[in-house]
Amino acid sequence: MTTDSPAPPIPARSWAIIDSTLREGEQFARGNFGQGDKIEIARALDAFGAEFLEVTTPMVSARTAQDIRVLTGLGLRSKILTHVRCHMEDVRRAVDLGVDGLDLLFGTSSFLREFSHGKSIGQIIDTASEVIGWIKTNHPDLQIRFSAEDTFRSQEADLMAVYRAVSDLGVHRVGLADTVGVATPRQVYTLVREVRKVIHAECGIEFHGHNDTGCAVSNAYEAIEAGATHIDTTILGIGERNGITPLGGFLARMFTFDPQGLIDKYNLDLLPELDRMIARMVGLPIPWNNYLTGEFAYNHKAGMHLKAIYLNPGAYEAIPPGVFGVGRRIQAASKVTGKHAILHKARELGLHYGDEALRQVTDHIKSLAEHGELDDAHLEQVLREWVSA
Ligand SMILES: CC(=O)SCCNC(=O)CCNC(=O)[C@H](O)C(C)(C)COP(=O)(O)OP(=O)(O)OC[C@H]1O[C@@H](n2cnc3c(N)ncnc32)[C@H](O)[C@@H]1OP(=O)(O)O
Ligand SMILES: O=C(O)CCC(=O)C(=O)O
Ligand SMILES: [Mg+2]
Repeated sequence: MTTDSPAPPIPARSWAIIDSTLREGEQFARGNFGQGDKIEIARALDAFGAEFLEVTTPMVSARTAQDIRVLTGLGLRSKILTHVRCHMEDVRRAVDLGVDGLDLLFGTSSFLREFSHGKSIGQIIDTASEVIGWIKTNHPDLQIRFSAEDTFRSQEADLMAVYRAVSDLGVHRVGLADTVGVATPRQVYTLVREVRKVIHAECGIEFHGHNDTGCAVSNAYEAIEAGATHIDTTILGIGERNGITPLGGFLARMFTFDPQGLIDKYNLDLLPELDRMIARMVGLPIPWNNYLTGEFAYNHKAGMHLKAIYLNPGAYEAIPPGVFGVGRRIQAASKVTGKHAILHKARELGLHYGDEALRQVTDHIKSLAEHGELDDAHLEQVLREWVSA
């Protein structure tokens, strides 16, 4: 792509985030949130502007059910959905907790049909009819989503039969879940297009992607390109195994298509706080290379980069860091620096060199930095000594 051929417009209003930090995130190795944590997470995501929060099933425990009640009583703008098996017992337990909707799931792959619940596709459809019919009759205000767990290892004919059936039953959304993170972007694109053909026109499409093969963000993007309306994320991507589409990574991806749309929808500068909050709660650092908020996500070092960055940061940054509340770091005194960076640093100190002196001091700094960068004080000392030498 060149600057002459801009990225295809994907308006931010065409999709919504279902943040599952309070559900998928509880399945992360270190995700053990107490009620206070849950309230803090829910409030922070609400302040950020997440459209939906997915919370764990009340089937986990009486305590979890009580936590859901507390969350739904907070009066947040974010809609609260609870993630439950497509099973009457789970649904009956979930409907009285004040949630806005139920995210139903049923595994459709042969793996899950054989080793998880043991049901045939016909039985899945029959159960879905009973469960969805009951919700629609008894709780017509609740949003209903039906997801075929392990979608991308399921037979396409089975999937189409299930999605068509639940769409005919009037679900608001169907879910495609890359449960083991095996789907490729092209597969996601193709399947979302196929599913669109068998569901009713107002039915949304949700994508849930694990990151086992490193495609969680690209798969979420492809889902949207193909017409998906909802993307599951978690803060820092926490979830089962190595997690799912991270909120920050997904927003970074989508920002490049419709920056103003994202700025209008979300309080993007709260992202660092969200990442720090979850890092604190799970007792792990934010990864150094994390999208947008990693320690080095906006670190610039090589001379060729620095020359251009001083003139226009956009030369080496896809997304302006300030929008997401982070700053950039210029690392000017390393062995890969160049004369433009040194000139800039010298000017900041009010020092001036001719061309020859600039070349010499630059080479001197590069050689001093052969085994590690100079810190600011050392750089200043060298620059001052050189000018008076
Ligand atoms: C890919 C995902 O992330 S899916 C979401 C995963 N989330 C969870 O598991 C939520 C937390 N889970 C729990 O607290 C427990 O597993 C519970 C309360 C849901 C169930 O606990 P238990 O009854 O002790 O069963 P256990 O967890 O050992 O086994 C899973 C059960 O779910 C059943 N099951 C799996 N999928 C479905 C489904 N879509 N509909 C109905 N039952 C299902 C299995 O058949 C099995 O029940 P069985 O022993 O009667 O065969
Ligand atoms: O309900 C869904 O769509 C997703 C469930 C899940 O976490 C998964 O399949 O990985
Ligand atoms: Mg998952």
